[in-house]
Amino acid sequence: MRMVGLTGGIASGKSTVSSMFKNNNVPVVDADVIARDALKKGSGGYKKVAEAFGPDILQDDGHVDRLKLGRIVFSDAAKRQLLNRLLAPYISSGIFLEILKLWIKGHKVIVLDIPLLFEAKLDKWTKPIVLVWVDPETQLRRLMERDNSTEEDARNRINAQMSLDLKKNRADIVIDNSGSLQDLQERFSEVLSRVKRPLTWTEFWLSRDGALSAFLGVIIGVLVVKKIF
Ligand SMILES: CC(C)(COP(=O)(O)OP(=O)(O)OC[C@H]1O[C@@H](n2cnc3c(N)ncnc32)[C@H](O)[C@@H]1O)[C@@H](O)C(=O)NCCC(=O)NCCS
Ligand SMILES: Nc1ncnc2c1ncn2[C@@H]1O[C@H](COP(=O)(O)OP(=O)(O)OP(=O)(O)O)[C@@H](O)[C@H]1O
Repeated sequence: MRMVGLTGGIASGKSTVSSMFKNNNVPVVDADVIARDALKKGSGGYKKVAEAFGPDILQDDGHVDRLKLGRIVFSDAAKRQLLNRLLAPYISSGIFLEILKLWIKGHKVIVLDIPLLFEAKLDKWTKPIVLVWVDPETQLRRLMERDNSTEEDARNRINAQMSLDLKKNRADIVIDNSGSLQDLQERFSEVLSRVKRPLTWTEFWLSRDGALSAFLGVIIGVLVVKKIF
């Protein structure tokens, strides 16, 4: 199985690109969705976070006030690291479970949409790594427009992540999303054909069909050897 890493910065366009993959029948594991589940009221992650950050980050109905928690962690590196540490086991096991489900279904190529792919050192599990890059001014403008946020909040969120230029040096494929949606669609078509290239032998053996072939091969081999000797 080929596990394509999809990453970028906040509001660089990962979700837009991930929708394009889904529209082309390539399944996507979305780490943001898994992280949201990990903070749902009553979950293991919720209990840990509520205990560590106190009742101030909860709404009256007991759910986490994501805006409030966001303001705290995106302006304080130590608190952000604490939140990351508390949620990391739930996020990684959630990602692993989603990969397993897709493996069982026999998918050959899947995309892992993980904003913090490099920061969380998950890049070693994905190849190729696709980075959605955008110029800093466009990133800030799109983030403020999408989230209706102040410049200060938006800058805090951007600065909480590794810079997009550093990530660029570590990616295999860079999509420059500073232009129009039409430009993005055109660049995406090239990337899709690259991502859908035939599997390498290693990727094949890691797929469900490859593993089954290897297993059957061993059984047949043992039977043949038994018959000969
Ligand atoms: C702080 C929280 C509650 C804010 O929630 P909010 O709904 O405002 O934002 P949302 O979850 O949609 O995230 C938006 C984007 O913020 C960025 N982001 C999220 N968490 C982090 C983080 N810990 N460090 C840096 N950037 C982050 C990502 O680019 C993400 O796509 C939430 O982001 C969270 O629980 N973060 C910790 C979990 C995590 O690491 N998520 C990223 C998955 S790899
Ligand atoms: N090429 C583009 N032209 C204009 N707007 C765009 C383009 N690409 C993305 N956008 C818009 O920019 C915003 C951010 O894009 P998107 O939500 O895909 O980013 P993201 O990287 O998934 O963000 P996050 O890290 O917060 O999950 C959205 O409002 C989206 O509609």
